[in-house]
Amino acid sequence: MLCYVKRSLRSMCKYFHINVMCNSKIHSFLQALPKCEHHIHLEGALSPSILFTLAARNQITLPQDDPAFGSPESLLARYDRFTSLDDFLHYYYIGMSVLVHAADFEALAWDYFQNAAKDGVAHAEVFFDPQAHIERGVTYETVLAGFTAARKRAESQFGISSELICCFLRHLPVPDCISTFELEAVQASFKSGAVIGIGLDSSEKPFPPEMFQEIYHKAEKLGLRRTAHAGEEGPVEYIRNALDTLHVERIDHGVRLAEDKGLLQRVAKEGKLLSVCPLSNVLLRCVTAISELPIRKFLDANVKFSINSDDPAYFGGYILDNYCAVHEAFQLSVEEWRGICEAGIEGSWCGQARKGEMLGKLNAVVREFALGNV
Ligand SMILES: Nc1ncnc2[nH]cnc12
Ligand SMILES: [Zn+2]
Repeated sequence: MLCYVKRSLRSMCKYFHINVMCNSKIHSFLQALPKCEHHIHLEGALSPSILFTLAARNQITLPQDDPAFGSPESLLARYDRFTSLDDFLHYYYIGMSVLVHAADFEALAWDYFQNAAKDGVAHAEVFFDPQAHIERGVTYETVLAGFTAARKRAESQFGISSELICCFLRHLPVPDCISTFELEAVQASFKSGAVIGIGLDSSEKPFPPEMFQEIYHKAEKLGLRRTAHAGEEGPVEYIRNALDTLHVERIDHGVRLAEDKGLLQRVAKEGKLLSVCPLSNVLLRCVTAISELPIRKFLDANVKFSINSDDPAYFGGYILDNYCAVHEAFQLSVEEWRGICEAGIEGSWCGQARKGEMLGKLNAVVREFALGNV
């Protein structure tokens, strides 16, 4: 029996080239795996229906000259036709303009965590873009209060552990990034552990990683975790530069790593984790099909990677849809799935005790599957 992954207001199979379906037994197995999500922009979880609700409530006028903003349905239909990362980012930044109050940020994150729970996420390290809110007059404290409330609820209601990663927007001037990093409220969130690390996102080209060395070196001195988007649309050199000049511990996307065999071997040797986002890569035209992604090359070279949703409300799929899409394209074995999940757990920025719990669950799921009980 074939099982099609479906959700309300979006049908997973709307992309004829991403015919996401998988055998129902393997689908249950993938759902049951204790997944760690390392690459999800909370602002990218803003569904068109929540976007329109908040726009009305906060009296935000959406662009009148773009028919895509006529209704949630027309907006969703526009998301099928992204032509590039920048085309997507145009909608992403307009979308988040409806987020004003702490309750809005909480509703957004809560919607994400509800989907994550359905998909079997055990642990999520979630990105947010404070500069995009601060420049609209929304304070960092407001953003953090909303996200923190949702995280606490997700932990108590679903048992999902989570961490926050503050991203800097590479299309903005570097001094702007530095002054945001230095804000008292931002520094306080680092000190208290409310935010555990930093990331680098937005338009990749022509903003190479080395431009942001100062922030990353300050973050390293503070003992913060560090990751950066690299090798999504940008060249493979951006991956090397992020490692060498920003001293990142993870690479977000990194799909172009396979173009440089030496670097591929180095990443494998150093055990650096890539947070890959398959549906995102197809929707943003980085590849034409999931099967083009170097998943098999990563597995063969022992490059560690996790599978993630990136901006689930925009790319038609949450984490389980991405797992299913990878399975459909590569027909991975149970052992390969176990290895991917293990790498995700080991590469997470949570404590050893939590990792131990997740590894225990992982072994139990694999055992139950082998016994035919999943
Ligand atoms: N896929 C992506 N790449 C870069 N910046 C982003 N911000 C949100 N999603 C992004
Ligand atoms: Zn991203």
